[in-house]
Amino acid sequence: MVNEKLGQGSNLAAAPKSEMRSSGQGDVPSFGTGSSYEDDVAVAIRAVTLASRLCQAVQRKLLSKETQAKADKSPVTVADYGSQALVSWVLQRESLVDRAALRFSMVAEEDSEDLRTEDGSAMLERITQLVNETIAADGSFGPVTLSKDDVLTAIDRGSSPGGPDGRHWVLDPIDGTRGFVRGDQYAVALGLLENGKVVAGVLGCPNLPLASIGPNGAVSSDKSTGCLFAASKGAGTTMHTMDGSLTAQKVHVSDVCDSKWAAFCESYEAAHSKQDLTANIARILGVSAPPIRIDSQCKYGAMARGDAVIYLRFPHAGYREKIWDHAAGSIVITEAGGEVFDAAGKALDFSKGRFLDLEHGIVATNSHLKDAVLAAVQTAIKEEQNVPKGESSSHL
Ligand SMILES: Nc1ncnc2c1ncn2[C@@H]1O[C@H](COP(=O)(O)O)[C@@H](O)[C@H]1OP(=O)(O)O
Ligand SMILES: [Mg+2]
Ligand SMILES: [Mg+2]
Ligand SMILES: [Mg+2]
Repeated sequence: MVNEKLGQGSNLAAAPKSEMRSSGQGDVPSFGTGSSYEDDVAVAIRAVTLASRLCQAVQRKLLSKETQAKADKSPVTVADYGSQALVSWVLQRESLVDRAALRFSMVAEEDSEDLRTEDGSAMLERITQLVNETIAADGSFGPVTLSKDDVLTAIDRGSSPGGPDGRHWVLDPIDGTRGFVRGDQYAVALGLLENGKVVAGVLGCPNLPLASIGPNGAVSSDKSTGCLFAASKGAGTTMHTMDGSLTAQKVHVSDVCDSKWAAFCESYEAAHSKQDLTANIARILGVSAPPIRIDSQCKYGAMARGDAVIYLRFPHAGYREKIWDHAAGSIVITEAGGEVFDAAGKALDFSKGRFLDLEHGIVATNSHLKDAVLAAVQTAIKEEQNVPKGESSSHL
């Protein structure tokens, strides 16, 4: 029954029960994969689960005054800061490896600068209250109360520059802020880098349906939501229910070999990706299904269980990709048997600091389709470059 429910329309295979325990409220989750990152994944699941609960509480009663404009005009909510504070606090407290070596390092999206101003003080008050309410509701951390200073310090622990050496946690406290504000998909995305490579990742997707959202899953009557994906090097990718109610399952990317049957996914926000270009790539590949448009790294999670077969992300010129937007998602895909690469076919390089250094765009698919998708991407880019300014490449 349990497996039937989680498996509906998805590429899920039951993992041996002895290998996994779910992350129920108050539990210390055990991943039990035997991988060398087992403890890191367990701490990351604990941190992401707690932060996701805070986000869920805020999204339920999202008030317009809880949104403020940042310099880049993207909406930032108390949940972004609260989520970052909680993840940072849990990691710092529980990550015994980093604590023992006194080398805790985190590369995270937000910083506390705006909260330290007079205008930010009411928001800081609200964040501190939310953080403390979330810790208290969990019940497993004992009687702890964070001060406003503790919250600011926790947020600012994410200011590491990252780089090619050592261990760095990589956090997007809410990925897909626009989806979050709209009441749609968002993710709490936490990766772990070791010497420039992603070795573990956890994606909390509180609004993602447990049933497939792919073309074949759209008719599912199961409306339950809340998934958490966990992956670590050599140990595969697992999907858990956010509330820990069902046994976790191993997931695998789709094994579709013919691109004409391959559904693709892309950003919900048209401004985030060149949808003319992605439509042309799909046309070249003979894909007939309309794109699945969802916000955030939930796309990577959905793909890891086979909802979509190709992910195309081609931001407009001048946009620089950050490592926290792909670290957790990319290992969730690669450990599920997929591939993530840029328009030159190169694997993503997380060793260059806070930004990804890549050749125009990010693509994910299964290993059967990699060559065909890469060829289509390169053809579509060439066509785009030959289109006179002002005309759309999809008209070719
Ligand atoms: N102009 C932009 N182009 C591409 N991606 C963007 C842009 N602005 C923000 N993003 C980031 O892209 C991701 C959303 O991707 P998607 O469009 O696939 O949902 C988020 O990480 C979002 O940041 P944030 O974490 O602040 O939401
Ligand atoms: Mg942002
Ligand atoms: Mg993001
Ligand atoms: Mg974010």
